Amino acid sequence: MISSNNLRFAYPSGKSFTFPDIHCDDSETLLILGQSGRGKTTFLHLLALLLKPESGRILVQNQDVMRLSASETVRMRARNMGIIYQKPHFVGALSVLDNILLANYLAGAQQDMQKAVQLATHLGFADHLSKKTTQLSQGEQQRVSIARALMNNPNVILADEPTSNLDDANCYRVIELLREQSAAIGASLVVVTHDQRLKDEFLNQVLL
Ligand SMILES: Nc1ncnc2c1ncn2[C@@H]1O[C@H](COP(=O)(O)OP(=O)(O)OP(=O)(O)O)[C@@H](O)[C@H]1O
Repeated sequence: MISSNNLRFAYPSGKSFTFPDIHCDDSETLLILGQSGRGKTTFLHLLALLLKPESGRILVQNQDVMRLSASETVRMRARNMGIIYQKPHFVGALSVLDNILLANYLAGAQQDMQKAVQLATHLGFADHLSKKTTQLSQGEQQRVSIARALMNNPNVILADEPTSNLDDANCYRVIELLREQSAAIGASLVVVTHDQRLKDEFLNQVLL
C-alpha cells in the first residue's frame, strides 16, 4: 500500500504545490489525472521518494518513509517500488535483457534471468532481449520499462504517463498489462497521466 497526507513541495524557483491526499491499498489501482504542468511528475517523484516534501507524510506498507535515512530510502525504493518513468532511462550500452536485470542488481538481489525471460515472453518482447533498447519501438520500450519495474515483485508500482506516446491499441494494451501484472503480485498501482483515454479504465481517481 501507499498513501500520502498533506504533501507540500516547492522547487527552488519558487513554484509550489499542495497535493491531494491519496491512498492505494495492495492489489488496488489509482489514477491521478491532471493537465500538463499541474505537477503530476513532481507528485510521482515525491511518492517515489526521489524528491523530499517540505511537509507531509508518505506511508509505504504502513511504514512512515519520511523517517528513513538516505541509504534506507534507496533500499526501500529499489526493493519495494517499481517505477515506470515518463522517459525510460535505459542504459544504452546494455542489451534489453541486461537493462531488465539491472533492477535486481540495484536492489541488491540475485539476478533472476528466468523471471526476466518470463516477463519478456508475457509482455511480448522475448525476441528482442539481445537487442539494444534504441532498436525498439516506443511501445516495446514501454513494455521493457514495465518488465524492469516488476523484476523485484514490488509492493507499489508507480507509472508516469505510461501511455502518452502510444496509439490507442498500444495504450489499452499497456494499461491492461500494468493492471494484470500488478494484480498478479498484489501490488498497488498508481498511474499519473493527462491521458483522457484512461478516465474510464480506473475506478479510483484523483484530480490534480
Ligand atoms: N526541476 C524543476 N525546477 C523548477 N521547476 C520545475 C522543475 N520541474 C518541474 N518544474 C515546474 O513544476 C511544474 C510542474 O511540473 P511537472 O513536470 O511536475 O508537471 P506535469 O503535470 O507532470 O507536466 P507534464 O504533463 O507536462 O509532464 C511546471 O510548471 C514545471 O515547470
